Amino acid sequence: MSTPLLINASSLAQMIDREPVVIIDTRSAEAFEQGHIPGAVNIHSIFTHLAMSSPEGLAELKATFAKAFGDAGLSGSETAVFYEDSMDTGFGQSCRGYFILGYLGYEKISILHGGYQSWLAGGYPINMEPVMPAAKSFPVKDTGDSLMVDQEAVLKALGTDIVLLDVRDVDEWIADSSSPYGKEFCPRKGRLPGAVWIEWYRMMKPGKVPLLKTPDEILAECKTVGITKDSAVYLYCFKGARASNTLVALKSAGVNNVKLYFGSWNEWSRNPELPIEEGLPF
Ligand SMILES: O=S(=O)([O-])[S-]
Repeated sequence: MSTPLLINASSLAQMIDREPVVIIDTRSAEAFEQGHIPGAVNIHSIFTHLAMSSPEGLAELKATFAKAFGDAGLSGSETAVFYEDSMDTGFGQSCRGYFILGYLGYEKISILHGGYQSWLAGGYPINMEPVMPAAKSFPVKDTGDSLMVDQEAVLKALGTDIVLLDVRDVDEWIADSSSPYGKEFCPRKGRLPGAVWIEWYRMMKPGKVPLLKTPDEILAECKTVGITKDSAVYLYCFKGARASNTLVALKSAGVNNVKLYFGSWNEWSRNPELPIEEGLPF
């Protein structure tokens, strides 16, 4: 049976009793210490690690996370389940975990839909115990390499039928801010030439426990910028977290030809030779 992309809290509770699972909490260490899903391992660097898409940058990304995931107890036979606080408060960090692990060629990966808030809302137990997993040897494969696009691939995609989808917050899209870390964090503000925009929040329904929209609702959002199930899409944000959230949303809706420019604006904006669109997009 293939591993579901998204699972709810009740399915996760049953899965824990039934099969080997490594639950990975992507929140901050402080949040983790205040309470977490029993047995979960905390890897917040899934969210904070900044990666360049040069061969050296990608090799470093692979080595860093092969170690982190091996230390967390992943050997290939366990299902990895990522969670963040809620789908729209952690900048897509659980989805970034899904993307990085998939990039390393791991196959059995799910995301807790609704995150920690859905676990709490379901009344499931939490604890505050530190977790000491037995380290395993993590199997890196190259089968996930095709999920990633680098700077060269994005450059080649400019002006083609490949849709460059920017999912950053509106202040970044309109070139008022260069990043979520501060307006001047990156040297340039703007957009990839020809990019279209769906702010990442639009893929979710607000509520007590925000969830991704239904596949038809997501396809309706996609239609507003010309994306269909057949489109080839390259996603970007600032460093690949929000774009991972949108990647998961698009995959859940059957838009499967989707790749992620993981270096994103943090990389692109630092090379003055790369073209950008500046100013307001209207
Ligand atoms: O979501 S992000 O990676 O751009 S900070």
